[in-house]
Amino acid sequence: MARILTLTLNPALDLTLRLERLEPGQVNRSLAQVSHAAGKGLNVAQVLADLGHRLSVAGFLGADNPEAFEALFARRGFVDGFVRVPGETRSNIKLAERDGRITDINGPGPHVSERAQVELLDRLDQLAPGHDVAVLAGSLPGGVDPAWFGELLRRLKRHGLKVALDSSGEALRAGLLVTPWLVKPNTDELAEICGRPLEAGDALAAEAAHLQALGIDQVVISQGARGVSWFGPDLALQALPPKVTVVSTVGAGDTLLAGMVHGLLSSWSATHTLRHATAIAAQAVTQVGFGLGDAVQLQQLESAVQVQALAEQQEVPR
Ligand SMILES: Nc1ncnc2c1ncn2[C@@H]1O[C@H](COP(=O)(O)OP(=O)(O)O)[C@@H](O)[C@H]1O
Ligand SMILES: O=P(O)(O)OC[C@H]1O[C@](O)(COP(=O)(O)O)[C@@H](O)[C@@H]1O
Repeated sequence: MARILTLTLNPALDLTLRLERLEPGQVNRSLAQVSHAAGKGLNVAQVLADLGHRLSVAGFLGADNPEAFEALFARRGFVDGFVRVPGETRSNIKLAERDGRITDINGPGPHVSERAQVELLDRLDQLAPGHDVAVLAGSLPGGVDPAWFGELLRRLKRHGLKVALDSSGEALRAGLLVTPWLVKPNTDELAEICGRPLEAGDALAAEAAHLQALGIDQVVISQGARGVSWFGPDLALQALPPKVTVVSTVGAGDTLLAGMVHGLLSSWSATHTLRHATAIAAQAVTQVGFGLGDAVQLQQLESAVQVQALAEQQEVPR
């Protein structure tokens, strides 16, 4: 069991509405709705807690609607390092149609003052020592500069934590410059950073080689139903998940990230790590929300994941 700190600078209340079919511009009636205290770092924390780790969670939380988050922290026994900021934590709307299509409408989040940012850094100086890994995941709220985000990663590294990063756009770009231990972009996020499409396998491998040349040990590239490419020191593997009935893909990336961190911290073999992480991510898409579900189903999914070696990585000219 490891001690893990996750940072969610821009958490969200995820409101998932299940619909037969979305008709834009019409009155739509939902079949069911469910609301979760969420955000990428908090989702990762919940899966890591399911996998047996001890969690601390931090970031910025709106002072006007903290109840669902505080209830989650109490229920899961998370150490709460969140700085409260004026305003409301955002709500992110997830429209889940019967055929598995998901439409996300993610809000901007409250504005975070410089003072609150200083407070979080001070708090992390107290909280971070003693943790093995920091997972930084999700977007930046208003007022938070990507350069500040880079400084945050640097500080966590200075405290001796391995840093795992899952973000997008400028925050991802700033984080990559600080060379985290592990990074988990999806193909679109990586393509945006490198400014070219990454459809072909050799383009992915070349981009991963570039990131590894910067000093990033573990590059995990998620590709939705097409699975995962994992480039580690001396390994390049591809996992293909089994076909599953998609209920909601929200949280699949967070679950995959948690699974990879868990396997690596547990010193499992590479194949076991990737197979298990891919299976729990596939299980996540079969439910609204996520988290480790039925053990028999998980075992079947794990047996059905196909893992194979990827062809030699290629150098990318820069
Ligand atoms: N339809 C699906 N069937 C099975 N597994 C899936 C499906 N969609 C996503 N996954 C799993 O979840 C992982 C993360 O999903 P992805 O959509 O790539 O991430 P993100 O949510 O970060 O964009 C994938 O790499 C895959 O292992
Ligand atoms: O911070 P962002 O990029 O807006 O993402 C937040 C959203 O991502 C999620 O964590 C889901 O992420 P994944 O589907 O990538 O696992 C939602 O719970 C949340 O609403």
